[in-house]
Amino acid sequence: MELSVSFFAARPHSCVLPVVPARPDLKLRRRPLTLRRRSAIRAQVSDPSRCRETDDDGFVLEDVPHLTNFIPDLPSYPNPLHKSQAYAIVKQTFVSPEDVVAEKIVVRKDSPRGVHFRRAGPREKVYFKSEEVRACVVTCGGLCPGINTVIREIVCGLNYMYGVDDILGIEGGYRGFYSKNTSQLTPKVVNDIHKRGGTFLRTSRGGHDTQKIVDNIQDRGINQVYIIGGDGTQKGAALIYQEVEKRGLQVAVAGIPKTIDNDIAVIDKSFGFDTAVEEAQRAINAAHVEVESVENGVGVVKLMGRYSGFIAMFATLASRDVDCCLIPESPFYLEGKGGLFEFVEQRLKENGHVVIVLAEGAGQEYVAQSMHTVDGRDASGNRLLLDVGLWLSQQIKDHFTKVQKMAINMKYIDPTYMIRAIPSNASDNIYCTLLAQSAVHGAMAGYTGFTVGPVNSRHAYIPISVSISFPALP
Ligand SMILES: Nc1ncnc2c1ncn2[C@@H]1O[C@H](COP(=O)(O)OP(=O)(O)O)[C@@H](O)[C@H]1O
Ligand SMILES: O=P(O)(O)OC[C@H]1O[C@](O)(COP(=O)(O)O)[C@@H](O)[C@@H]1O
Ligand SMILES: [Mg+2]
Repeated sequence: MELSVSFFAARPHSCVLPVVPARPDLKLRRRPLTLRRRSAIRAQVSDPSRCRETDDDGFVLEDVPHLTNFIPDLPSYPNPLHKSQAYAIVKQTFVSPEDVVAEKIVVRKDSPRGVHFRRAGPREKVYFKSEEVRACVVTCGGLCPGINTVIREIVCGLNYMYGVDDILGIEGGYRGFYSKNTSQLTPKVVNDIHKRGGTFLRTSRGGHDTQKIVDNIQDRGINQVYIIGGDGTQKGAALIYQEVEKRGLQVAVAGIPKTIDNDIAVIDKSFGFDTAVEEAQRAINAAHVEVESVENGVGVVKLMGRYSGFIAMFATLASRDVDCCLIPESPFYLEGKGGLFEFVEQRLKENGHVVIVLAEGAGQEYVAQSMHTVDGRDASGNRLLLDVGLWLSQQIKDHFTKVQKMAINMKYIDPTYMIRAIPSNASDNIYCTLLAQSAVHGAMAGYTGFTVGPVNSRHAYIPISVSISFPALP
């Protein structure tokens, strides 16, 4: 998902601080193209999970690794979907190996054709016999609506489409590989889990130990690993894939990107994001109702987004009740001309109330300064954020009572965990199902070291290393 707005007004007549959450990472990967057509090269970029082919018309294929890259004699088999009744009526069941998805759909007539990814979906040939598959599913990192749907559909997809019945649930994130027992997942066990929030398999931060995890994969005879998680999880998945390749194991590693923050590169958006934006409306609406019912009402709503303001900005755009949106990508200041205090005062004079939405990662430097706190980290190494919502509410209150001598009615709402903990809505359920099925088709077809996701609305296989190329986090 790319935001191209450089300045936006949340509702008519309101001045909103600039918003420039560009994703510059996408631009860096194109190189000058001098190769002749038909002399496509397979280039290994910095890490082995990344192979690109380049043609002289500027066609670039960001390919995903295949098990046959390091196990050349691996036998293949006809896809069992050949015999599936459900697919019998479909004109074209299988995706052609030539099908690719363009990263950019808006291009100039004479510009190079640009970066492409393999189209996701079932292939004619598979590289696993169904009865020999032993798959596992793990969920890591923070919660997000839809995780249970993805788990359910991996299990049901493997079972119903490919006849796989040996699927293990890894409990409690990466550390579950080596410190917990596994559970057996069947369509019956996961039948109803999509109706619940959270993760049926439980999750954790920290605890990624590549050697121990791959030892465990090997010891348990697992040959397909489905890893549901955010940017940190996918970095861990890339290391697992590399180790599997180093050991020459026939193990397909598939990542399914999960993050409510939407900070995964290339894909249109992450699952659960729509649900989160929808749920955020309820908090914004409550703030609006509260502040318009009192004199000089100031509503502050804090939404999730560690380093990206996607939820805050989309909830703002959808709501139309928000006067100002603050996000980490765009610095703001409080005092003086053009500052937030001046803007709040102006809106109170004009309209009698004001609603501010802010992403939790915004203004962290100010909060740290005023609280004199040390930099804390969670078990995964993510910076622990300070409560910018509480801090901002206090700053506004102090400014108006002490400096402006003006009484205001402050209503601060922090719905963050409530938003993250709900089940996914209808459109996210469909999206999660497609992601899970794409991952299953990819792993059965022998692809590995890949993540799945929609690129310009078409599901594609993306090298894990590319999906984690979102700008480095502080
Ligand atoms: N750079 C990394 N290399 C290997 N594993 C990582 C890395 N960053 C995070 N992880 C692991 O991924 C898991 C989830 O990471 P975290 O950042 O908490 O959540 P998310 O994946 O949602 O971003 C944790 O178990 C953590 O140890
Ligand atoms: O669950 P925790 O450890 O309190 O972490 C909260 C953080 O998790 C998130 O919801 C999502 O982060 P991840 O996707 O990286 O797991 C952030 O928006 C938020 O800052
Ligand atoms: Mg993360």
